[in-house]
Amino acid sequence: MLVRVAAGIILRDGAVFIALRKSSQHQGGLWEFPGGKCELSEEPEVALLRELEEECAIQVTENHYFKTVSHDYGDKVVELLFYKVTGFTGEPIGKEGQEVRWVSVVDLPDYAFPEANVPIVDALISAL
Ligand SMILES: Nc1nc2c([nH]c(=O)n2[C@H]2C[C@H](O)[C@@H](COP(=O)(O)OP(=O)(O)OP(=O)(O)O)O2)c(=O)[nH]1
Ligand SMILES: [Mg+2]
Repeated sequence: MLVRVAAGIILRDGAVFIALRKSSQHQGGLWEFPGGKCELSEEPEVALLRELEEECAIQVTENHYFKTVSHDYGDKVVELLFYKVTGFTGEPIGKEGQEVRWVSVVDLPDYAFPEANVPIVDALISAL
């Protein structure tokens, strides 16, 4: 099962907005960059905008494609397309009741992310 996912690295003033995946979800209990699965024949960028509205209540006005990571979790293979979100309206919240936090990019290593996120966190830190 290959799942295509769009995720947003929501940035503001050197901080990034992260969310805690619920324990009932795949990779639950780990922090994530908000996002979700692309629907059938849905462009990833369209999925990104839809998911960030659904999960965080923001309207993305500026985003830049960052990197793609493919990862096999054993039970599931994901292709994650990460976008930097540098402009949005509204104030991000955990619209689905998920715990959320603004963290400095430099502090990202203090948070446990799914394995697929490791190269992304590394790249964000290296760019500081
Ligand atoms: N959103 C997101 N998903 C990630 C990240 N890293 C990572 O391995 N994943 C995996 C976990 C899931 O298998 C998949 C994303 O699925 P999801 O649960 O967010 O999908 P969704 O929002 O459409 O949720 P649902 O409708 O299935 O509940 O990608 C990440 O940083 N953000
Ligand atoms: Mg999601």
